[in-house]
Order: sequence, then C-alpha cells, then structure tokens
Amino acid sequence: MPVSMPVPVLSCHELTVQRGEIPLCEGVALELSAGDICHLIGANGTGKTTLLMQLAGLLPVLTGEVHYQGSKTLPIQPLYVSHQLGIHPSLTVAQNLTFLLNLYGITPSRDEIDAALNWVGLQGFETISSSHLSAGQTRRITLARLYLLTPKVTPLWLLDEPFTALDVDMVARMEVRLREFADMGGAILMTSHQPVAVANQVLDLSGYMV
Ligand SMILES: Nc1ncnc2c1ncn2[C@@H]1O[C@H](COP(=O)(O)OP(=O)(O)OP(=O)(O)O)[C@@H](O)[C@H]1O
Repeated sequence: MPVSMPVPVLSCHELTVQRGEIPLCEGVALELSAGDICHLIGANGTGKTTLLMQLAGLLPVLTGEVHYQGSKTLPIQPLYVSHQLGIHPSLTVAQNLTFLLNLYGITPSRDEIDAALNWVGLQGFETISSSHLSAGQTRRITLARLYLLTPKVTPLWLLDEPFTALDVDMVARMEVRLREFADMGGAILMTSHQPVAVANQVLDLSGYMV
C-alpha cells in the first residue's frame, strides 16, 4: 500500500501579494509542513506584512491559491502576531494576557499565567497596569501567549518581526520556543530583519516583486 504524504500545514501557489489595487509581488510559492520555520525576508516595503495579513485572513487573496491543511478555507485559526500588539493600556499585564489567550479559546489558570509571565521575565508584574511598561516589556506580554499555545490549538504561527525591541536573552528564549512549537507539529512563517538561527527555510519576497 502506498504511504500517504502528510498534508502541508500551509501551501501557496502563484500567489499575488496585494494591498488594494496594487500588486506588490506575483507568483509567490511556499510550502510549510509540520516542523518548518520559514524566515520571510525582503527589503522594507516589499510586502512581507501584507503577505502575513493575507495568510491570516485579514486581507483578501485575489490571485493565486492558499491551502491550510489541504483546505481552501481557514479550517484552522493561525496565530498572527502583528506590529500592533493588541495590548490595552488600562488592563493589567495578567488581564491582557488572559484576553489574548481567550481569543484562541483558552481560559488560562492562574498557574499558567504565572508560568507564561515568568517565561518572558514579567513575574511580579501581574497586577501592574500595562501602561507602565517599557516597549520591550509590552511586547513580552503579547509574546507570553506563545508559551501556552500548542499546535493543537493553532498549528500555524504568522509572526511579524516578533524580535523587535527584545533583548538578546529574550530573543534566545524565543528561538528555543519556536523550535519547540515546530517540533510539536507546528509551522511558522516569520519576518525579522535579523538572522533567525532556528529557521530551516527562507522565502525572499524580493525575487517576486512586480
Ligand atoms: N496601511 C496601508 N495602506 C496602503 N498601503 C500600504 C499600507 N501599509 C503599507 N502599504 C504599502 O504596501 C507596501 C508593502 O508594505 P508592507 O508593510 O507589506 O511591507 P514590508 O515588506 O512588511 O515592509 P517593512 O520591512 O518595512 O516592514 C508598502 O510599499 C506600502 O506602500
């Protein structure tokens, strides 16, 4: 009996990266399987954020095909971490993290919140207003959810410059977590203007510019 190949988590064919009327890149091809971490690169303005937003379902795909686990519609909820962090300044650190996890159907326990905040170095900040945090600390709240999200909840992570404003130690911890998630069966497409040591694929959008 032939051995069936596993279905990719994400595959794109002949995709046009497009915002409104203007095509930015054409003919983009990408295939991500469980275990893959793809580093999306290209000069400023090439269309990296636009592509991530299209794949997250926030901008339309007008030309080309996108399949998520073999299906044309979104049977899975990708995690999209954008430049806009989605942190509400009037909520505490723990409340913001709880809200971000609720979006994925997770109601975290107190212990889980503590563990996730500990992972990003925000232990002791649970009841602090998020408006009192630095840029890097604020970004750490939004990244703390990665500690609790498994491929079973969301098998595809779309991360837009997740390392921005993070110190060297936190970037190293993040890279360990990205590899753990991929090894558990997840797939990741991420932008970064720095090298990503744990990536096993690179997609350079510059080669597809119109
Ligand atoms: N909100 C917007 N409305 C209309 N056009 C936009 C908007 N944001 C970006 N663009 C246009 O879309 C193009 C692609 O932008 P995008 O943010 O996807 O690039 P990028 O590769 O992620 O850039 P960077 O490396 O600077 O983050 C830009 O050249 C810009 O002209």
